Amino acid sequence: MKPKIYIDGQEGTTGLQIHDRLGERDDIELLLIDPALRKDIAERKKLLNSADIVILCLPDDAAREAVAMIENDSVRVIDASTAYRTAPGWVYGYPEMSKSQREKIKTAKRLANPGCHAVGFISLVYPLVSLGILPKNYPLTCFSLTGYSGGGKKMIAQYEQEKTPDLLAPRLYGLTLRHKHFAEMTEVTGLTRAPVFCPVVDDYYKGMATTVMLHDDMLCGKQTSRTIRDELAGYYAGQRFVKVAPELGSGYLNSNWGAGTNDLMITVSGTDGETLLTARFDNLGKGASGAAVQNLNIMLGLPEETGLI
Ligand SMILES: NC(=O)C1=CN([C@@H]2O[C@H](COP(=O)(O)OP(=O)(O)OC[C@H]3O[C@@H](n4cnc5c(N)ncnc54)[C@H](OP(=O)(O)O)[C@@H]3O)[C@@H](O)[C@H]2O)C=CC1
Ligand SMILES: CC(=O)N[C@@H](CCC(=O)OP(=O)(O)O)C(=O)O
Repeated sequence: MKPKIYIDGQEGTTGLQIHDRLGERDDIELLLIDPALRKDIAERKKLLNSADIVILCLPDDAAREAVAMIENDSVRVIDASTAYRTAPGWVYGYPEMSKSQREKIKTAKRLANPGCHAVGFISLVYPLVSLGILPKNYPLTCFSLTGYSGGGKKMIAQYEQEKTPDLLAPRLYGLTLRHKHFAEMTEVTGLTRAPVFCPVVDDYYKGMATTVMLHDDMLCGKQTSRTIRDELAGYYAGQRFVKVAPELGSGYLNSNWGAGTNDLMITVSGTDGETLLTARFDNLGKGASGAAVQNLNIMLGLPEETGLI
């Protein structure tokens, strides 16, 4: 029998993209809600309890409400929201992080799909901490560029319909320095000193570039941009979706690299004594829907690239 999958929030930006990625597949059965009833509690509850795996693509409160509606103990959950990313009992859905993380994802009953900025940050910082190169108390700073689709339907409408002059240039936000990804960025990497993080949204649809800058003499061992590049390349060797550029960065790094794919590209740049690390990927791909489909595949025991480009 084919596994039954239900997407709650199918009409949203993330939900639609997951639906597009799953809609053509004949190895799963998609349970579809009557569009007129998509916010009807009884109908949602019925579907949430009839699926093998439900994928929640909802605002945080609605995601919590959906989880509370699940009474069938065999239902497994992938949540795309921020609600459960650091919650006990939930597995963080970034398989490339470590071998043991991929194993945990295989059997997860409750899986939190990572936040988009957080994926970029964790892909750079987690390996360096785990390899003993980056001290856990390093005073990290990070900035992250994103297309406006990261803000969901509301922000897409703002950028595509309002077109006011302030929307035509990059905008810094999260100025309290407690962006909603701050908790997972700190906790998942095991940092003892929290990063200073500032996201920037700009007038293009999708794509991210998340950057961390390092002083090499504050790292463990004798490090240069080249040794850091080589260590990261070794860490991610053999991964289908996470890659490290073979050469040090030069020229320009465009933040819409890889748009439309589930790929994430790390570029290491630098000069004597200083290193710049940048992760580029699609906020709707590896930053949301692509990652959810990859996690779904792993949970179902399928090749993780099934249905993904
Ligand atoms: N966009 C992105 O790049 C990323 C988004 N996420 C997360 O994924 C989740 C979804 O985000 P996104 O797709 O961007 O958001 P959208 O606003 O585009 O979509 C959310 C959808 O949920 C629907 N919805 C809201 N409340 C309910 C409810 N009570 N019952 C049923 N449906 C409901 C909305 O309905 P309506 O259409 O009527 O508004 C909308 O269709 C969020 O938690 C977001 O933070 C995670 C990573 C990246
Ligand atoms: C441009 C923009 O507003 N982007 C969103 C990030 C989208 C996202 O990743 O949201 P989740 O935490 O729910 O996964 C933001 O920074 O809040």
